Amino acid sequence: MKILSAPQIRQADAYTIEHEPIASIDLMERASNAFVDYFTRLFGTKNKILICCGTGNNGGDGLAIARLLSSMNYEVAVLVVRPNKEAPGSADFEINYRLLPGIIPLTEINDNTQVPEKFNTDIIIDAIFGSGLSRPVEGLYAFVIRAINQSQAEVVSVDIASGLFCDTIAAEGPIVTPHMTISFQLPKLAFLLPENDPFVGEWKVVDIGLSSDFIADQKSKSHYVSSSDIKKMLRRREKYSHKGTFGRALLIGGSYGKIGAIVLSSRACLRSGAGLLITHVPQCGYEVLQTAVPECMVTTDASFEYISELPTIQNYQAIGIGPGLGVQEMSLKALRELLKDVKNPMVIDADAINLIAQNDDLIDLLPANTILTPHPKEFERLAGPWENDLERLDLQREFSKKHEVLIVLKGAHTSVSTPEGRVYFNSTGNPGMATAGSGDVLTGILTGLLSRGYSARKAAILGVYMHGLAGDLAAEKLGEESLIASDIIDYLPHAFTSVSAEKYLIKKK
Ligand SMILES: NC(=O)C1=CN([C@@H]2O[C@H](COP(=O)(O)OP(=O)(O)OC[C@H]3O[C@@H](n4cnc5c(N)ncnc54)[C@H](O)[C@@H]3O)[C@@H](O)[C@H]2O)[C@@H](O)CC1
Ligand SMILES: [K+]
Repeated sequence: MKILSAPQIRQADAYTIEHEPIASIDLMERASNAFVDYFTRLFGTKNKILICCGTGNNGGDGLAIARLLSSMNYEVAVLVVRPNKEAPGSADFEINYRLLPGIIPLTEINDNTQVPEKFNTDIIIDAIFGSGLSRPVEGLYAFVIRAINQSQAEVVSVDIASGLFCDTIAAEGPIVTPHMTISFQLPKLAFLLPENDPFVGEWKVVDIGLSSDFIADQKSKSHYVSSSDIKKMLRRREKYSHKGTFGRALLIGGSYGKIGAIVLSSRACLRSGAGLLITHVPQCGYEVLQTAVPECMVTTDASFEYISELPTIQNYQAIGIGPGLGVQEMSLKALRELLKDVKNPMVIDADAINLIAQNDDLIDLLPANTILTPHPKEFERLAGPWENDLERLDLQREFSKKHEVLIVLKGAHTSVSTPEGRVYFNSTGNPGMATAGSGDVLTGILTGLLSRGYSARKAAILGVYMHGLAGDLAAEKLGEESLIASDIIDYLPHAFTSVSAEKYLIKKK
């Protein structure tokens, strides 16, 4: 799914109106119906609803939503915020204003003194500003937004919280802090920037039938990975294959007290389709690995406690290094040797990233299309500090372009940046996955997928998605609180089968 900018969204609206063709008032009705359809699945008719409307098209949606909900026996009241009494609203706002049934209580606010401290109702639908916001909110609008935020009601924003810009971090001035945003057609970049979280809440995108041809033609540097994208990517395991065809993977890592990390990576790698896995560990890890992961072969380092040398690296389709590695001088030496020699697709994680951050010469040794999987602190060590999430995103894009690598920046909506400067935001995962070892599991998955012959870009997007989906399936059964990294591995098979089952069902039709 592409993420379009506010001007592109406006153009998509206009293109759809002209080419479908559909009257703009009918498109507004379609959008409002899509909102109501989802809203009514969540909230019953017992709730008292206040719909706060501006006088643009977002407010027009609000009025249409009021009419639709009222016809379904919801108790709704409408509040129109109009600082200038004489100023007309947008054409479609005015049409919906005239269509508002008399039974719906309607209040118009023109002055700060008319704004209560807070609104007393069960639910507030926020339809003051949408994608047309062009400057930070002030004056009367600011008073109303404060009153919305003061209220005890559940707040649901139409399209985007009023006061929040679609394409950037939160501006100065008050912004609605909704529990939920029901947004039209495509996710907005603002939803994916962690510091905007209070101004987004849970969010859901509903289809309003904007032109798919127009959207397909738009250039966008940011994408949101949906399950249908993943279905297209996932490959069937060929019938005439043996463990050699599926790729040989090599994992390097572990140190005294951190062998668990490489155990987790190894198990996840095998669960992600690698045909053959060799894991190279310091001697202290030998028995642990052989016992915990009987399916993998183990080679041991000359050192008992740390990785100090390279195993043979030829004949592997993928190499993953880093989990549990430590930052010893001897491990640095082994990493440098690896980077000098390596021709294979690679995943670099954890302490291997820290070593690269501490030793500038290593960055230039990274082969093109290497996947690095930092969490934000590791990325900061690698690329330097940032002021806000938007700057961080630019930094990530630039780093990928400059060094021709993929950065998998871990967090809610993990973002994958590519050497072309594109960013793919993940749509799976939950807070329960913020737990020790979760990253080691991801490294194993990515290495496994690379060894299966997926390109670095596909492996990164698919691997991050599957990791999150396995975590979601695990959390469904076990809850987020108790989730541990091993659970993610245990649910990986369910994640793969759930996607491929749907995929092949579709193919059969
Ligand atoms: N036909 C269409 O174009 C469709 C539009 N839709 C709705 O329309 C919304 C966009 O509507 P609009 O473009 O009319 O814009 P908004 O309704 O978001 O804002 C209305 C107007 O307020 C003014 N404004 C911006 N920032 C302000 C500020 N800080 N203080 C005071 N005034 C400010 C601008 O002139 C803006 O056009 C979408 O978010 C969506 O809800 C949907 O109905 C789908 C179809
Ligand atoms: K809104």
